[in-house]
Amino acid sequence: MQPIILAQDLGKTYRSGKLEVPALRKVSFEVDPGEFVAIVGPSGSGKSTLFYILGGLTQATSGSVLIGGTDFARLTDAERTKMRRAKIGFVFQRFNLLPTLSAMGNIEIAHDIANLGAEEKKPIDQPLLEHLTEMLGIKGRLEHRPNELSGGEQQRVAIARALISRPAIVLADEPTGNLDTKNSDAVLHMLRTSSRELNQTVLMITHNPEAAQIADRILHMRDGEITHIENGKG
Ligand SMILES: Nc1ncnc2c1ncn2[C@@H]1O[C@H](COP(=O)(O)OP(=O)(O)OP(=O)(O)O)[C@@H](O)[C@H]1O
Repeated sequence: MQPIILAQDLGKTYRSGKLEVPALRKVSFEVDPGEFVAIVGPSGSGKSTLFYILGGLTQATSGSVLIGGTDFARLTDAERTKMRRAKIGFVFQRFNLLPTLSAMGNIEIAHDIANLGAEEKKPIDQPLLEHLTEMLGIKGRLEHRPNELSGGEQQRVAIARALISRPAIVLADEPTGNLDTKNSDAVLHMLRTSSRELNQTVLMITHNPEAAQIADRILHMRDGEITHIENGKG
């Protein structure tokens, strides 16, 4: 099977003036399609930096990463933006829904953005929408605006928004960071299910070692390096 992510010797050094901060050093790993991978490590270990690179939001200083066979670093800025929109779904700790749009409006606009620049705009995959809203338990909430939804519901809308265009990978940065235990368990379960049932590749940063155990594999980072890779219980 061809890996969906192939990272080789990734390095990133931030430079501000004369100061150099090495954030990633020779990070190499592979992720198979449909895998659920958790990334854990102390603050400052390079987790977010790795996500920015995988998401095409910043460039590595050295090494390479292929997402579905494409090297972001070899693209022009415009091509990279197009790739990011089409191939990457983001889920953040702060749900980042647009407050003036309903839940459905948020899902639709994400789909439209993912299609920007595509030669042929694809309509929303209705069976997938049905499946996702059913699985996420938000079917009856689609006309509500974010401020009329609980935190857990907002995060479930954010997951639907990330998954609707079938991105190559979903990058979830502390997706349960703002949720209580019950909602946090539900969100983890849904990410797990989307990997298992929809063959969706998911990478999740978490500070919670128990949450990480739900993944297939856990990448442990420290000082910009992967120190070891553990099998999860997922
Ligand atoms: N824009 C930047 N300019 C300079 N240094 C940066 C920048 N962003 C991150 N760093 C540094 O790079 C290192 C890795 O940071 P990063 O945010 O990737 O860690 P992290 O593991 O995600 O941390 P946290 O868990 O606190 O979010 C840290 O030393 C950080 O201070």
